[in-house]
Amino acid sequence: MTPYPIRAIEPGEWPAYYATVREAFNGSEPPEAAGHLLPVVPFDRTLVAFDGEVAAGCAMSHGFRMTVPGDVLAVAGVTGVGVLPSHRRRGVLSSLMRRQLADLRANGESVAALYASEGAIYGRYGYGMAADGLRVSLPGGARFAPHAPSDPALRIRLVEPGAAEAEIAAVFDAVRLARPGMYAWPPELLRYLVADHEYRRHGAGPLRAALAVDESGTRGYALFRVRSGWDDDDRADGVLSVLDLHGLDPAAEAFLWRFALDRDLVTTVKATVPVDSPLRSLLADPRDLRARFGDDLWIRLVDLAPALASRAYSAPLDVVMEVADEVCPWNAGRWRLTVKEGRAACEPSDAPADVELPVAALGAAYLGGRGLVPFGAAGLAREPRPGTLRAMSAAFAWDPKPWAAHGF
Ligand SMILES: CC(=O)SCCNC(=O)CCNC(=O)[C@H](O)C(C)(C)COP(=O)(O)OP(=O)(O)OC[C@H]1O[C@@H](n2cnc3c(N)ncnc32)[C@H](O)[C@@H]1OP(=O)(O)O
Repeated sequence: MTPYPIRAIEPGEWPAYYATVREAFNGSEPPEAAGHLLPVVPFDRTLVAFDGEVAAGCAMSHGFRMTVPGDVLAVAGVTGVGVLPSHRRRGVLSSLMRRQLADLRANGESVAALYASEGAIYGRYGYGMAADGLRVSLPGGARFAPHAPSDPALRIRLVEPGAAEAEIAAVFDAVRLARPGMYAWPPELLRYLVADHEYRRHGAGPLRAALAVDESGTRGYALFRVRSGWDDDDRADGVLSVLDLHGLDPAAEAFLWRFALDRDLVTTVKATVPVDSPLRSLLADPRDLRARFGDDLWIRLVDLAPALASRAYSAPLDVVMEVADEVCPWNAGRWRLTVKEGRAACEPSDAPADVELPVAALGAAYLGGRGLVPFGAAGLAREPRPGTLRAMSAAFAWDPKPWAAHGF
């Protein structure tokens, strides 16, 4: 463990925090970028390991309201993690993670979530890969199937993203409640997103916003960038990247995808969508959609019993689990999870275990997007009572599939 003392920072120490994370990420943001982030920093939830005056390593978490199957829960959104290259591989991150998990538990937060910079980092701390994002690429102009919904009342209104905060927030707030993994955007986070600072464009054009409207008001929005380009034969070769696209109803969502696909001088449309996105069903030729999996949202059950009792399940269940958890020993041991008449309970148990599994497997299954059977097939979970993993998979499964829509 690191010998460095760990504490929260005061607002005046934010430049030191930011400088450490910028260095860790090999960032090239200008100095004023630290100030842009200031309004979104939850100072009482920051943790910095100080080597003397030097911020050797940092982590923080937002206090989010996140949709979980059947409910909305207080979830810690872990972010801003970095260790100075001069202090790496001395256990600084491990100390920060252990301290953060203990703090969250003391604060009554039973679930933590994060987007990982690298897939190999967080499994060791009990996080499980809970929500996939599909990185999709489509040819510009890709046609829709004849049955795709259309509504002649809809039209597109192009707006400055910063001028559409209210409309964007209203649509996002309505759709987030339906899908596990989506979390309420604090207004300052949305403001930071739409501020569209030059250094966040990474070579693409400015952030653009399109609203799908009819006389009733706004029924959806798309936030996107276009990287214009031309190939060696002077043909347009632009790439349109969708950052966010949500419709309040299927016709509005289809209308916004149609708008993105029909942009002139664009040959490729890119987006990250949930695995059950309607986009594939909308296409006349589903092979137009090329996709690869991304490990978007990692979930950690900080306090296993209240976390498991706080979500809804798709089938009745009565299992005794032997849970392994070295990082949060209060979770380790035998628990009986029951789901009866739609009510879940999780209590300590002395009965023989039906299943033995690591806490990360429960995190991976928590949002309903990943079954537990593959953990058995991989030899990472055992079932002394055969069939338990299958029964758990059926109970944990949820539709729609989890997705956070936006990293944090
Ligand atoms: C939610 C987020 O914010 S994600 C952002 C994470 N930050 C970054 O990617 C920025 C660049 N990287 C860094 O700042 C650092 O390398 C960190 C934060 C990833 C790791 O910090 P360190 O203090 O070096 O990690 P620490 O020494 O505690 O390592 C603990 C263990 O994790 C392993 N580990 C650390 N980083 C990595 C990695 N990137 N890939 C694989 N394993 C890793 C170590 O080898 C060690 O393993 P061991 O216990 O078997 O010996």
